[in-house]
Amino acid sequence: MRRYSFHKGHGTKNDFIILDDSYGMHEMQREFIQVLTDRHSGIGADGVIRVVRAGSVRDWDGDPHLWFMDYYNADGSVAEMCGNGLRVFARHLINEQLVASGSFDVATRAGIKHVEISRFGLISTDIGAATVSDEAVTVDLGDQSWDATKVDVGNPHAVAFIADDADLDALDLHGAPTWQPTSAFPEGVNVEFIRVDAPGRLSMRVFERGVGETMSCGTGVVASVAAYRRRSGFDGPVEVAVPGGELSVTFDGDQARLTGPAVIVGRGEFWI
Ligand SMILES: N[C@@H](CCC[C@H](N)C(=O)O)C(=O)O
Repeated sequence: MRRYSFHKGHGTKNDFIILDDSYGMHEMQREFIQVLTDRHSGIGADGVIRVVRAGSVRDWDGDPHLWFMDYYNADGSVAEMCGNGLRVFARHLINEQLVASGSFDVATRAGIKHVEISRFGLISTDIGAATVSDEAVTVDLGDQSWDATKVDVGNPHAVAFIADDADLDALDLHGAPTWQPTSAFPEGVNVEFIRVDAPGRLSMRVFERGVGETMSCGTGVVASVAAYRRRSGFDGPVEVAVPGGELSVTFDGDQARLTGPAVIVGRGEFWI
């Protein structure tokens, strides 16, 4: 039996198990992550974040002293980026005094992201470029179908806009949406359903790759705002309501910044 200590945190109720592993000693096997994230027999979470020095990560050839956000979905798959996870990761580094100030860089599989403590204790993170594709894709859920916008935020997204007067809560996201053409997302995709409530105000639900429906998805929010800007021409800060709270997104050119809460709720030990 092995003992592990962990922290648990969330960003707009997208929740994560955090494992400290400065020197990269933990083996992050798929089954290990599935056991941890199981909401009935484990701790339960949408994902696991390993806190490791970048120099201990295979294939990282940048600054070895940066902290690396090593992110895994609940099913054990690796994801390139996680917007909510990045804020929670940053909150953990600050709480544990692993960084010297409230403004620092974090290494991720999608590159280096700058993080800052923002107003009212919120955390603001550079997400980088949100690349909107012109490729025609559709998303299907049950007997409904929508044209969707393909957006790359380091990880893949398909954003479907539902009618302005449609009931977002009525969508049944127990089952996974599908997409056409399947070749559009060979590695799978996160699917966002968006309703435009007012200029600069969106509501979103999401079905995450490797997880299922979650209460929030930071990169999904950024992808949705990028798709909204493309379709409406709106050019200002956008507030997005998700089931777990509120997030805001600003753009400087094609560079997105995501701001929202991040909370560490506890810590403990588990045995495997
Ligand atoms: N919840 C995250 C995204 C996590 C990764 C995603 N499921 C994927 O596989 O790309 C966020 O806040 O961005």
